[in-house]
Amino acid sequence: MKLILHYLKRYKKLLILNIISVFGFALVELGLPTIIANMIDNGVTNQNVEYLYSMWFLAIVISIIGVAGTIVLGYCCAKISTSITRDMRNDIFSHIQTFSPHEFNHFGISSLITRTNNDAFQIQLFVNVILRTALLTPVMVIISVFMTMRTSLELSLIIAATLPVIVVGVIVVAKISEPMSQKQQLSLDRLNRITRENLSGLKVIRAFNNDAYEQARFNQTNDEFTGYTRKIFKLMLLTQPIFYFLMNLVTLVIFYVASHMIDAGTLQVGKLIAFQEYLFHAMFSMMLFCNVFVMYPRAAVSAKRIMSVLSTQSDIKDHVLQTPQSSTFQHHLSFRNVTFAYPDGEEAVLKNISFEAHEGETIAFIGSTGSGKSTLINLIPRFYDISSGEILIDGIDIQDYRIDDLRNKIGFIPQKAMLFTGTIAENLRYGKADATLEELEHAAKVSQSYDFIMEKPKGFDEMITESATNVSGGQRQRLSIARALIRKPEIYIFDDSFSALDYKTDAILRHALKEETQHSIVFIVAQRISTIKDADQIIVLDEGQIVGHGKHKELLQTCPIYHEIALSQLSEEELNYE
Ligand SMILES: Nc1ncnc2c1ncn2[C@@H]1O[C@H](COP(=O)(O)OP(=O)(O)OP(=O)(O)O)[C@@H](O)[C@H]1O
Repeated sequence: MKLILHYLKRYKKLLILNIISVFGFALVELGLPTIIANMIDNGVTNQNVEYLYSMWFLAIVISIIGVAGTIVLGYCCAKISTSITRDMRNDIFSHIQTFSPHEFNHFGISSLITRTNNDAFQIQLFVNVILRTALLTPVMVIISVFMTMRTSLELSLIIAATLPVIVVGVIVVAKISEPMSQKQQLSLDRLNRITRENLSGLKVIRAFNNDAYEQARFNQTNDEFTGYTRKIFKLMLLTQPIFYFLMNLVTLVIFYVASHMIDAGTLQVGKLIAFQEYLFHAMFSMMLFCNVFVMYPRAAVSAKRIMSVLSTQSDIKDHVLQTPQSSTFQHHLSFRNVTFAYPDGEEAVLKNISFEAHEGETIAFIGSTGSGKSTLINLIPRFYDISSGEILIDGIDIQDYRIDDLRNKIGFIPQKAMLFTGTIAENLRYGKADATLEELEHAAKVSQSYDFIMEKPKGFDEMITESATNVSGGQRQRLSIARALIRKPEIYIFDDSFSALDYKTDAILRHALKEETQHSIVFIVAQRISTIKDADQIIVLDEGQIVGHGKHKELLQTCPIYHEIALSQLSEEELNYE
């Protein structure tokens, strides 16, 4: 409720209109029976035509107010409930943008998608119901009960006796449905995760002939989800007929007592008709109100899931409002005794890493898989914060930079080239929104993408499909390099970004890059010796520690691990020649 109230506050004017229209609606629903009762008891019985006409006119006016009230009520409910869900989705989405990989791992991507879409939708349904009924029904119940008491105190006692039964019923239903809703949303998370994995891993599934296994996995989770949903539906469907049955029972008792009262002359027929109408409204409103309580646990579960996303603060925070001015003229980056352990891991993945990188230099990292290369370069844009030590850029600790300023300095080319759905030009402009066509062409030429872009029927306006399936792995890498080049960053980070390129393209590209990056610092993570052998500094990592640091020729002599890697890729002659 706290979450819903927080968003409802933004639509105060519409809420006031909503409340006014609720009263308009109540006026009609409860005013008409009184008018009809008066028409029967005073107009028809006494054959007073003038009285009948005036009541008839009043009934029309009230009906028109009712129609207007109903339309306005519907409009307000729809507008408020859809608007607050839109706001909620926007807030969740922008809050997720601040998350570090640690928070993403904590929630899981599929669950974050479910929370943004499905949970927010549950809240929308609930808000719609409360705006329609939570305000209206108490008003209707109170007024109808008052009117029934005014019409006949004896008959209203029968209603009073059934109220506790209804209240207990509502509490029981709410208690049963809350854990069910929790399980339902969790199984929806699982269903989304399996669907996502299936669709993105389609080729692997087919190659391993595991369609049947995946189908079974999906069916099982789907059945589980359907099971929980069915249980909730059953519970809701069961409550309605029971309630109607109760209402009919009460009506029968009332008619039985009323017939005796009419016989005895203590009740008029018109009053009985009005009483019956009030009773219907009181009971029906009660039922609608119960619906709010039945829906509440489900919405509460969704609200909790959304709140837990919104209240999670990223590990990576801005520590300053403004980035201090650097006093150095040349770009410079240094690691000083950096040690790092992943938030969920106990052991340090990087230990005592120190090195200096200067403007115009290329620093390459090599080492066996899992030695910590990607982890190391992920620390520079602060995807993770270090456990101890310091990372300085231009003499300032990266923690003292505003995160935006820090990341604006960096052109990051990830291990898995990621392109977005849109044209090639749009993808390249992701690096710099206002890049001119000349800038796009230049970056494409340097990254060796220009020729294949020009071969596409629409050139830079060619659409990249979802998951970039219409470009090859190597082309994807080159486009993601072009995207970084457009930014002209101070620091380039290539995380194994040349692996999908053939040796010739790799060599030409690195040569073209040399010119382009002469005023930047370039970090390259690579598996191939040929990619890094010209680097100004090569850092060899093993189990998170630096075990070799120098140039290619030096390392061949001084670092056995480097020598071993080189030997596995180059022949003895090539090594000697190098
Ligand atoms: N998000 C994570 N949480 C916990 N441990 C992680 C995480 N990512 C990587 N690791 C662990 O950190 C160590 C270093 O991984 P990293 O990806 O940096 O290695 P790498 O040298 O880049 O390997 P590769 O060459 O295979 O890409 C590995 O033991 C890995 O299992």
